[in-house]
Amino acid sequence: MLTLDVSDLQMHFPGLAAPVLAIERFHLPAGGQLAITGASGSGKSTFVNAITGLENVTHGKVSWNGTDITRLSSGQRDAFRARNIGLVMQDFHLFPGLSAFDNVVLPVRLARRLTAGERERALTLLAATGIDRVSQKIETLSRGEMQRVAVARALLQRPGVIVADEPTASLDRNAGNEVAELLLRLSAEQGTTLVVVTHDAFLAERLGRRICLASGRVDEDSGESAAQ
Ligand SMILES: Nc1ncnc2c1ncn2[C@@H]1O[C@H](COP(=O)(O)OP(=O)(O)OP(=O)(O)O)[C@@H](O)[C@H]1O
Repeated sequence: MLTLDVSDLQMHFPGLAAPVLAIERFHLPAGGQLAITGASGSGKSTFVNAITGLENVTHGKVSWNGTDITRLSSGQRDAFRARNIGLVMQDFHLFPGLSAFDNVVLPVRLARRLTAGERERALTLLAATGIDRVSQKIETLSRGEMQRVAVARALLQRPGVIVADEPTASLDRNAGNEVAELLLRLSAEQGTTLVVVTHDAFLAERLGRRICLASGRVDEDSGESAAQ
């Protein structure tokens, strides 16, 4: 599990006078569960892209367990993310033509040979997410099942943090609730820090702490966290 420390973070984009994100100080303890809410355009995705290193940070520090990822080269940042951060995105980012199982293990297989332990863990995670037909082609699964496969994939390498950007937004209420439950249960079981951008009140209320962004600033912070 990883601790997040952000200080003096600013994100500027060309052509915009004001920073899209300006966060002076933010701390999330290891194992904390955070919901990020806020109106459209308030900076939620920009915040997620900054803390995962998907976007280059123009100013300030983003540290995970003391490693300031803004000081890493883009290759080092990609390696850090692959090792430590499990990502779950709104539109799944799964590969058609591959089975559910092959999608879960793909990130490992792209880097090296899959170990027997990882094969076993992939099957265990798919079972935990309720996917029985692991050889079924991903495009023939329901949307809820696809997102559950994405959750299994995010957890395969025991990341210290899971970052999910609107993981339930493109699902109907039942499928969304199942994915929300799964993210909460599996990250709690494994002590994984969890950061979720969501408009889904059901999901936000279940997380230990909620922040609301407005114009790139933390406007409200419930300040509570299960791990604090
Ligand atoms: N690459 C970019 N270049 C210029 N402006 C950008 C860029 N990326 C984001 N922005 C601007 O930054 C602001 C915050 O965008 P962001 O996507 O973080 O908002 P959000 O809260 O995630 O919105 P939504 O809920 O609609 O997804 C918006 O005004 C957006 O237009």
